[in-house]
Amino acid sequence: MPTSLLRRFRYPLQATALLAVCFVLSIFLPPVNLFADARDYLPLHSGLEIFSIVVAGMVFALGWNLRRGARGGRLVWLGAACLGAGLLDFAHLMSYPGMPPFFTPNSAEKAIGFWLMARLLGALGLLAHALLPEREGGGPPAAWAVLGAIGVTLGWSWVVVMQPQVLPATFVEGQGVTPLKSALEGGLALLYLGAAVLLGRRALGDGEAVGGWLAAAAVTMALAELHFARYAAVADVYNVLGHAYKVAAFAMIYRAVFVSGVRAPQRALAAERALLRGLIDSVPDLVAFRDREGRYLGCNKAFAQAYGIREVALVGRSDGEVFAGRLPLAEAGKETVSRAENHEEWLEAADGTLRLLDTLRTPYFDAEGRQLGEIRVSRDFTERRRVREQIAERERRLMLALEGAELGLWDWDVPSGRASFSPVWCRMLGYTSDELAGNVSTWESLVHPDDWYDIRDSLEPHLRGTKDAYRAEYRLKHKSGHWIWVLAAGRVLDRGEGGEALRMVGIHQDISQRKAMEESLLQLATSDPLTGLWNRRHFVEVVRGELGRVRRNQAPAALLLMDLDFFKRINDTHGHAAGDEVLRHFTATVSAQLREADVFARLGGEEFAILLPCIDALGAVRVADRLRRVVADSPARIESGPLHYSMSIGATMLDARDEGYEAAYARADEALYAAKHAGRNRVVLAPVAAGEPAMEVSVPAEVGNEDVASSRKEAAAAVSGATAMEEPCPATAGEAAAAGTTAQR
Ligand SMILES: Nc1nc2c(ncn2[C@@H]2O[C@H](COP(=O)(O)OP(=O)(O)OP(=O)(O)O)[C@@H](O)[C@H]2O)c(=O)[nH]1
Repeated sequence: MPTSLLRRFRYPLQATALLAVCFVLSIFLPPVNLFADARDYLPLHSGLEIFSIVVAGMVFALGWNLRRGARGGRLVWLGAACLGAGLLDFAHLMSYPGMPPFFTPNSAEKAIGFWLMARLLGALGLLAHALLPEREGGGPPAAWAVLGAIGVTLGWSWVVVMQPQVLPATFVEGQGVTPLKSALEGGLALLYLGAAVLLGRRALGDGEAVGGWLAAAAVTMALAELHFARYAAVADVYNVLGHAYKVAAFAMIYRAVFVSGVRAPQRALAAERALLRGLIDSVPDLVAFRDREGRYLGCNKAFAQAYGIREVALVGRSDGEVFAGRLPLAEAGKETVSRAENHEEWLEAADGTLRLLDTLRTPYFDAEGRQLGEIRVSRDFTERRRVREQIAERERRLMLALEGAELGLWDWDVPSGRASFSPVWCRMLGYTSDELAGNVSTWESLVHPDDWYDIRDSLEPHLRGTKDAYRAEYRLKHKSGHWIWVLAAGRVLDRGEGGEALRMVGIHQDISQRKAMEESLLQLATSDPLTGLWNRRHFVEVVRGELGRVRRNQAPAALLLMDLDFFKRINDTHGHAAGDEVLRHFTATVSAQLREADVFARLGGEEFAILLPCIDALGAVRVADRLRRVVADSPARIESGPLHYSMSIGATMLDARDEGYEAAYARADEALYAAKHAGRNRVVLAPVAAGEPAMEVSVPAEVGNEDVASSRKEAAAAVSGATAMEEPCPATAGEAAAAGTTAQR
C-alpha cells in the first residue's frame, strides 16, 4: 500500500489492529462471569445498547437528510439498515433477561432473536454501502430502503414476540449458546468480513477515509460476532466483550458517516466559501448579495470601502436602514429584481466624492428554481465617463473647427469601399448628407476625368505605404454642374499585416477661389492688360523653351516681329483711345489667323511678336505675309469710321546656334527695321547665316502689283498652299499647350 494511502487510513488500520490483537488475547480468557448476578450487568448492557441505538438513529438521520447529496444513495441504505438495527437493538435491550417484560416475558432466547436480525441488517447495510453506485441520489429510492428496514423489523419482531415457537433454540440456560447460534454468529462474522473486504477495496480505490472507517467497523463487528458465538452466560466476559466490540463498531460507523456526511462537506463548503470570498474581494467592482426581502447577506471589500461600512453592519439590513438619506441608491434598491436589470446610479462615496456606478442586478435561484435573492455588481465608471466626455468634447470641437474652416471630412474603409462624408463635405458639393451614397464610388463619380493622373500620383504611393501622406489638388463636380477645385489631404489610419491600407481619413477643402486668384495672378504676370496677349516676359520664356527643342533637332520654328506702321499718326489724328482700339482690333485680326500652337505676344507699345513652332522659312514668310495682308485688308472700326492700317514684319528662323532669345530677336528686329526702311507694310526674312542679305519676301499690292485684286488672290493662294511644316505640330503644340502658351487667352 502506498505511503500516502497508509497515512490516510492509519487511524482505522490502527484501531482495527488494536481490536484484533485484543480479540486474539481474549481467546485465552476463561469464560468467567463478570457479574455475579446477570441483573448487575443490566446497567452496563443497557448503556452499551443505548449508545449503539443512538448512533444507529443518528446514522439514519444523517443518511436520510443527505439522501439527495453526492453520496446520498449509499448513505441512506446504510442509514435505513442502522434504523432497523437500532429498533431491533431496542427490542433486544427491552427483551434482555432482567428487564421488565417486553410484550411477553423476556428471555435470552428472545433477546438473541432480536439481536441476530439486528446484526444481519447491519451487515446488509454495510454491504449496500460497499456495492451501491456512487452518484447523486444513486441507488434505489431512499423510501424503499427505509420502508424495507421498518418492514423487516416489524415482521421479525412479530415473529420473535408472537411466534417464538417457530424459531430454533439458540441459547440453553446453564450451557450457553447452541451450535446453531454459534453457526449463525459465525455466518454473520463472515458476512461482515466480506463487507469489510468490499469496503476496504472500494476505500483503496477512491482513497476516502470514510470507506476505511466503515471497513474497520465491519471487521470489528465480525470480531464482535465471534465473541457472541462462544459466550456461555449472558454476563460472561465474551458477551460483555461482544457488546463492547459492537459499540466500537458503531462508533466507527458514526465516525465514518459523520466524516463523509458532515465534516468533509463542511470543510469543502468552508473552502468554497473562502474561495468565493477571495474571488469577490479580488474584484474591483462593488459586489453585494441580498435576500428576497432586500436584506443584505454580504458584500465584498470594494463595496464596504466605497460605502464606508463594515460587512457585519450591513448583513441582515435593508437599503433603507443602511443607506437612509443617501438616495438615490436606497431608492434604486428598494426591491430585489426578478430579472437581470442594469442601471446607472450616483453614489456619494465614503470619501465624499460622487461616483457614477453602472449597476447590474441579477436574481439568483436555488436548485428548484426558487429565487433566493439578488446579486448586485456595480462598476465605477466615473473616470471612464469623464474620459469619454473629454473625447466627445474634443471630437465636437474638432468638428466645429473643421466646419468653421469649411473642411469636409471623409472616412474610407478601403477593403469594403464604404465611405462616410461629413455634412460640410456634402454641402461643399451642393448636396445634403442623405443625397450621397456612403461609398467611395460616390467620390469617384464626381472627380474630373482629367485630374485622375494627379490623384493617382499621390494616392497610390500612399496606399502602398511608400509615401507619408496623400495630397492632391483636383476638381470635383458640384451638384449644379460646375467644377470646384479641392485640396485633398489624407492619411491611412490602419494597415493590415501585409501593410495594405484598411482605413483612411482625410479632408477636402474648397480651393476654387484660391485657384481663380492664382489664375488671375498668373494672367496678370504673363499677359498684357490691353490686348490680353502674352506679355514680353512670358514670350521670352516660351521662345527660350522652343529654342531648346530646335537645338534638340525636334522641329524648326520661326519668330515674327511685327510693328504697326505710322501708329503715332493714328494716335495723333484719332486720339489715344482710337489707338487702343486699333491695337485690340489688330490683336483679334491676327489671333483669328493663328494655329493653337502659335504663341502671340505684345512686346510693348505697337510692337508684337509671334512664335511659329513646326514651320520652315517658306511657311513662316507665307504666314507672315498672310497676316500682313489680312491686317491691311481689315480696317479697324473706330468712332470716326473704318480705319485702314498696316504692319511691317521682321521674320527669322530660330537657329540651333542662337545663344538665346536675344540673338533671334536681334535678327528679327533687323529684318523689321529693313521692312520699315523699305517702305513698310511688308515682310522681310532675316538671314540666319552672318553676312547674307535680308530677304524681302513680300511687296505691298500697291507697290509690287498693279492689279491689287489679283495680287490678293495670289497671296491667298500662296497662303493656302503653305508647306506641310505649317501644319499643327503635335510635339510642340502639346508642350506649348501644357505650358499654357496658346495664341489666345
Ligand atoms: N494708343 C496707344 N498708343 C501707344 C501705345 N503704346 C505706344 N503707343 C504709341 O505708339 C507710337 C509709336 O510711334 P513710333 O515709335 O514713332 O512709330 P510709328 O509712328 O508707328 O512709326 P513707325 O513705326 O516708324 O512706322 C507712339 O506715339 C506711342 O505713344 C498704347 O498702348 N496705346
